[in-house]
This record gives sequence, C-alpha cells and structure tokens, in this order.
Amino acid sequence: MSKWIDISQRLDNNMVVWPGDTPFSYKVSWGMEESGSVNVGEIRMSAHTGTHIDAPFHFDNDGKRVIDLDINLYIGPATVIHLPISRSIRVEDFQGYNIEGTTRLLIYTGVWKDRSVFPDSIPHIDPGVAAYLAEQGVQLIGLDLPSVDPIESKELTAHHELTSHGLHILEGLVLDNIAPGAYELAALPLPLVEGDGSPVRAVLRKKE
Ligand SMILES: N[C@@H](CC(=O)c1ccccc1NC=O)C(=O)O
Ligand SMILES: [Zn+2]
Ligand SMILES: [Zn+2]
Repeated sequence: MSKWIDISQRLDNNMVVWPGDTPFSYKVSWGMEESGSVNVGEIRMSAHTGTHIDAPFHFDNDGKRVIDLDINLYIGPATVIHLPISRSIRVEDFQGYNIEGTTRLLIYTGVWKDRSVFPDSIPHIDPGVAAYLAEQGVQLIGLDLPSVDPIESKELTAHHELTSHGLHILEGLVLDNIAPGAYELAALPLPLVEGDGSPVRAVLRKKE
C-alpha cells in the first residue's frame, strides 16, 4: 500500500487568508501553569481558511450547511489532472483527459506559487464547465486555488453553477508534487451544524 500524502495547507498564525477575513490564530489560552495540568488551545479562524470545503450556505441563504453534506463525497477514488494555465478553465481544457466516471476531480493549476501572498488574480471556472463535468459524473471538484470564481467576483457564478449541477467544492489544495493520475482522496469536513464551510485535512494515496 502506498502512503497517504498530505495535500493540505498548514495552519499557522502567519498564513494568508482571504483579504479582509478573520486571520488564523492558535494560542494556548489556558496554560500548564494556570490549569495545573494541561495546555488548552484556542483556535480562531474563518471557515474559508487554507484547504477547505464550501457549503452552499456560503453563497445562498437557503443553501445546505456543512452538516447536511454527504460525507461519502469527500472520501474515495479521485483523479488528478494538470491544467497549468492562468486564464479561465474552460470545457475545451478537459478534452484529451478521460474523466468519464470520475466522481472526484482534482485540478492542479500551479498558479498560486508564493503561498505567503494571497493571489490577486486566479483562473476561475468558466460557465459551462459545471454542466460538462456533471455529465461526466463528477460530484466533487477540488483546486489548488482559494476560489472557483475570480477573487473580485460578487456574483460567484461558478460557485452557484457547480452547486446547481450537484458538484461539491474543495479549495486551497496543495498539489505541487502530485503527478496526474488515479488516487484515493480523504478530505472530510468537520461536523459543523451551521457551517458555511469547513477546514479539511486533505490527503491522497496513489492507487496501486
Ligand atoms: N468564495 C471564497 C471566499 C470568499 O468569497 C470570501 C471569504 C471571506 C471573506 C470574504 C469573501 N468574499 C467576499 O466577497 C471561498 O469560497 O472560499
Ligand atoms: Zn471557501
Ligand atoms: Zn469557494
């Protein structure tokens, strides 16, 4: 059996987050000295920090919360493809890949090179891609980018289109050292009852 590979961003107090969003912070709020026995940490973060999933409630007041999402989509066979492009991701870009029957599709763009700076422009998912991928059987799309829409977008067209075609969104992956191919994925959200998103520990294992 090959080993599990971590494809998650590390969570530390210096990491970059969406412009204007809650900075990530971990601190020991109840230390050994005070408690007499243990260190107890406190985490403060946005649900859209680092490697995370979106729940439809993020962009739709009537949308599903994290607890309502089917956990089966976040574990299982996944295909990694490389689309090293800085323009938008279009239906044509998937020609030449056999993704038919792929439930979980992870896309490496390699565009977000310097992780110490939040990108001011990213390739977004073009209209039409959601319908095409849904037709191929894709139910989860993951990218090495902080969003599937342009950073400045307020309409979040791709988020809405993907969701209306039954595709679940996984963002902020680290796919730098991952060759294209067939893998197993695990990227489970936390059981956040009201969550609009959730951090995940995303891992991949090469299929034998
Ligand atoms: N759509 C992005 C997050 C996002 O749009 C956002 C995150 C935190 C604070 C503001 C945001 N968007 C504001 O227009 C995401 O899916 O993670
Ligand atoms: Zn998000
Ligand atoms: Zn998103």
